[in-house]
Amino acid sequence: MITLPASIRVVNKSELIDALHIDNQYAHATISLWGAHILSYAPKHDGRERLFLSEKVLFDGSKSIRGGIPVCWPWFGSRDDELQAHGYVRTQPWQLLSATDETDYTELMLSPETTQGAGFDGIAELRLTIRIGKTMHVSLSTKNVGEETFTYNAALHSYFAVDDIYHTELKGLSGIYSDKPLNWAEFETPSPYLFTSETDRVHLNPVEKVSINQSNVSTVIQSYGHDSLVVWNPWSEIATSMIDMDNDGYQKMLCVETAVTQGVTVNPQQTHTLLQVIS
Ligand SMILES: O=P(O)(O)OC[C@H]1O[C@@H](O)[C@H](O)[C@@H](O)[C@@H]1O
Repeated sequence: MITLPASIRVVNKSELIDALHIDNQYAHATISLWGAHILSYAPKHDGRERLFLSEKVLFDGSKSIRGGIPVCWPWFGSRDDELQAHGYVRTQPWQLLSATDETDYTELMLSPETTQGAGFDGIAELRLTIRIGKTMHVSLSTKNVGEETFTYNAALHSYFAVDDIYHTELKGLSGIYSDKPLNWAEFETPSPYLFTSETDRVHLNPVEKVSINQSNVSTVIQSYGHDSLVVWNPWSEIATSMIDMDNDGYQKMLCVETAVTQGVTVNPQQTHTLLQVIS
């Protein structure tokens, strides 16, 4: 591994693969090299953990980590029975390419073992750049290093921690969403946006700023390079059926995902970047 700066130490979150713990002037964060998966982020100015991690999370490599920020690429959602949902880079070891302490943040850059896989013909270079500071920047860039144009989908599938989903409001979304549980029927975004049952929606109006508001605190999510925002909570019945989620876990999380679901076309030598900023 490359030489690590003073703020980073290697920790063993599991026997499978190492994780990196960042402790700098501004924040604590933990990133697993399995999927370049951010497990935790808490800025020091308020000490509040922004991300949810399931109490029954599996670190055995049998599946993607439940919670944190899964990196979905080169497709979003299910393709067919043969191909795993949300693509294949979230279940791969990633390599740390660089890590530096800068004035306002610690920056890490990671790349997956391979970008090639069944279901995607493009020749791509994929980089996840993470800046841990007073805010967290998570940037996924896809460069076409082949000779043919390709189209891909992706998401930064962030699980945000909430105290109580029954007292949580999502602000900032508007326009039409497409509802997965109702066979992708389209509806107008509710206002106020509250949670009382399974929620699995692709919002097609790609606003830049939304916030998760609870009684006294709010988590702000800014998105760039996306065409949709996906809002997901499995609710009770689905949570109970998941092997890596405790039955009440759904009460403590809300996924707000900066996503490309409609396909972005990348020409040779071009780069497309998906960015989520959390504060
Ligand atoms: O269990 P997975 O593969 O991590 O997916 C979790 C959820 O991810 C969301 O993005 C999808 O909209 C849901 O339909 C899906 O259930």
